[in-house]
Amino acid sequence: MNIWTFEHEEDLSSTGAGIIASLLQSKPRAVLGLATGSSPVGIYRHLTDMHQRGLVSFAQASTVNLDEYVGLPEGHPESYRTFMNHHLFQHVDIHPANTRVPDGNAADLEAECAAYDRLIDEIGPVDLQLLGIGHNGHIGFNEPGPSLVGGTHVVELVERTRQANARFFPSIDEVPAQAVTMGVASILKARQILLVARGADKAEIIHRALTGPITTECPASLLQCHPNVVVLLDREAGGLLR
Ligand SMILES: N[C@@H]1[C@@H](O)[C@H](O)[C@@H](COP(=O)(O)O)O[C@@H]1O
Repeated sequence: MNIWTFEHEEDLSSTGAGIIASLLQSKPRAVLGLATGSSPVGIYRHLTDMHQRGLVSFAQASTVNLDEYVGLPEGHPESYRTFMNHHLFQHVDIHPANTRVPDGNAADLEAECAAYDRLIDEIGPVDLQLLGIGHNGHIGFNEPGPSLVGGTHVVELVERTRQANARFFPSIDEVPAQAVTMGVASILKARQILLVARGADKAEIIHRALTGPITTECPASLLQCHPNVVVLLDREAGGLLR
C-alpha cells in the first residue's frame, strides 16, 4: 500500500487527477470506478481543468459509480447521478451512455442490483476504483457489521452515515434511509484502488482501516488485502499514522 500525505489539498487533488489522467492516456478505454462525497470533488475539478486544457480525454472511457440513494426523485440535487453530472460528466467529453450509476428508483431493486453486477462483469474489470471513506469505515455504502455482501445490494444506512450526509439535505429527515451500493467483492476486484481522505475527523478511521485488524467491522480495512492501493491523505487525515 502506498500512502501519500499532502500539506495542501490542491496537491492531493492534482496528484489524484494526475493518476487518473495518466491511466486514460495509456489506456483510453479505461473503466473508472467513481465515488461521490466531498473527498473526490477536488480530483474531479482538476480532471475538468486538465480536460479543458486538452491534457485528458474521456471519449472512450467508461465509468461505473459505487452507489446511489434509494428513492430520490430523478434530478434531485443530492442524488449521486446529479452529483456526478455536476462535478464531472457535464464538463468532460465522456459519452453519457458510458456513465453508469445505480438506479435508486428502479421498481425492482433486486433486479437492478443483479443487472448492475452483470454490467460490472461485462465492462470490467474496473481499472481504477476511486474511494472515499465513511467515519465508520464504510466504503461505497458498505456499512460495518458481522458480515459484508460481495455484490451490489440494497443497504439500510446507519444513523451515523445519515447524520454525516445530513449536511447536504435541508434536514436529516430528508436523508434517504436506504441506498444501492456496489459490494466489497466488486470493489476489491478493481485493478487499482485510489483511496482519498481529508480532515482531522477522518484521522482515527484512517488509522484503524490502514493499520488495524482486517475486519468486516471496518470495511475499509479489507483494502489491506488488495495488492495495488494508493492512499492520498491530507496532513490532518494522516495525523495518527506513525
Ligand atoms: N457513499 C458515500 C461514500 O462513498 C463516501 O466515501 C463517504 C465519505 O464522504 P466524504 O468524502 O464527504 O467524507 O460518503 C458517502 O457516504
